[in-house]
Amino acid sequence: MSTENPTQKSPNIADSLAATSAAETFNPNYVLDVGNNITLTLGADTLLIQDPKIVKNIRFCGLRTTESTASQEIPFYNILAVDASDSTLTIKYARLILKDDYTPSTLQYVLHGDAARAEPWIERLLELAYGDAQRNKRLRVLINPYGGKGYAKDLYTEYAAPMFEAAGCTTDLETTTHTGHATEISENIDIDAYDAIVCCSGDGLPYEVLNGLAKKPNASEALTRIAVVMLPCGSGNALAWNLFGTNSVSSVALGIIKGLRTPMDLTSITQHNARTLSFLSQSYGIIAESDLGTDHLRWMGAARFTYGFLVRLIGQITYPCDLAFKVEIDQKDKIKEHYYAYKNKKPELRPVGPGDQTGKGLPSLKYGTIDDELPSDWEKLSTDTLGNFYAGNMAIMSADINFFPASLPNDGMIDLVMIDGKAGRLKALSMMTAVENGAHFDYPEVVARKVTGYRLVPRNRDDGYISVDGERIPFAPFQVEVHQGLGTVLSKSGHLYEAQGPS
Ligand SMILES: Nc1ncnc2c1ncn2[C@@H]1O[C@H](COP(=O)(O)OP(=O)(O)OP(=O)(O)O)[C@@H](O)[C@H]1O
Repeated sequence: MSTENPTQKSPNIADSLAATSAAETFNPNYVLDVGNNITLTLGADTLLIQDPKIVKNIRFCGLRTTESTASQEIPFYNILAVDASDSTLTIKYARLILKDDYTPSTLQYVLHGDAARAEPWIERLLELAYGDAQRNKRLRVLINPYGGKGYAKDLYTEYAAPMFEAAGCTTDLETTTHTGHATEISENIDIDAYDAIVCCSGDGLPYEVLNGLAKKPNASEALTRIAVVMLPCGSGNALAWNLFGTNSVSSVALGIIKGLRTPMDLTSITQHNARTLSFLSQSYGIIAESDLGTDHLRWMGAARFTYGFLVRLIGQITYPCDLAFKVEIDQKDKIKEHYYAYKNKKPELRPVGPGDQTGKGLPSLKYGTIDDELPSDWEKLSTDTLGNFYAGNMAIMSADINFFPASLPNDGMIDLVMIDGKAGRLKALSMMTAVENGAHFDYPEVVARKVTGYRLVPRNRDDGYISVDGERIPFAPFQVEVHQGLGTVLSKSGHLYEAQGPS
């Protein structure tokens, strides 16, 4: 008996059954007979429910009724929880309701006879559903009530909380009350008590959380043990786009439930006497100005960035500065080779626990700070015509902006892109449209490098904008150093960002 009336008859069910080998078809670990001619089979990638019961499907606004069997296929990725108690088998899964939106659903069957016979089948299904992902994650959920359009709490309650509950995740919820609150919470968090911190916000809260963990005396251990993730409730939501390839809250919630513990590079920024961690980007020039310098145009919505960009582009504004880099790769074909060699390697997931980081603080700075002498092997460059300096630790900067297609989560390098401010307006506009799929990378005007450290010293200006992870930092020289795999995130692939790689 099923308490639900599944209407999604899959046309591929026969194919999927055929993909299950004959040996498996008769193996009770693969096929569970739940009576009433209903069988549950573990297929190649899906749970196949064969149920001959006829159900009516109403389509086309109630104008047409069709009939089909209640058979359906559920991808293993969508299975949230399975258990048997009191002779009832319960399967909870994420049901696709729209293009990329899910809702938790439950199927129940009576187990006739010996219910214990279902146990190996259940364990096998859970193994297939979770693979290397940690089950029943313990989540510390932080909600920024002012993130994005201010609906973070509603988005969490409606689209994420029911999924976490269905998957048996525990949640400990807190709403941030002021700027810096997420830093305080993370600095004081008990790292044994949680597996991940979930920021219901834009990219501002993850930045605070990472910097809060970095303040702990055992910062490296904390950043290794606790994964930092986001439920997309802001406007850019780069962390969600890169790790799960979507901006849908329920889809990201499913991604977190099934997320693989992935080591991710973080960078230290030193400026004056301060050291902070950055996970996303640093920018100077047109991108920083178009974002941070257009705050007074917030009424325009997303168009303010484009407007700010065009105004500066037409003015051909340039940003003089002195730069120095610890270059690792500076040719585009070599960068692509590096990307594909990494892509083809076996993913190295981060195990649960502290690994060899027990008690360790932040790594020391091997290149020193902005106040130290430049290391002698750094490449130096002084420019009066820079238009855009952009450093990316992740590929996607916001929806449809795959700015760093060759960025990799754990290669110990940050991707730099520089574009001359005199490259020409038409060229710059055409690059802007190519950025969606990362095709701008191949423009000769785009200078790309992978580096492990760099220094930027603005010149000939008293004030301006420097952006770190979308937040403004003082207009002053700064130095950046990459720490390979210092942070931990949950990701869909466990290996790559969800972006199209370089062509
Ligand atoms: N209760 C609060 N009151 C005021 N500011 C807050 C509060 N809670 C968090 N903040 C601050 O809000 C800032 C922005 O947060 P967040 O990134 O979540 O939203 P956003 O700016 O709307 O998103 P996006 O960066 O995508 O535009 C963070 O720097 C954080 O310090």
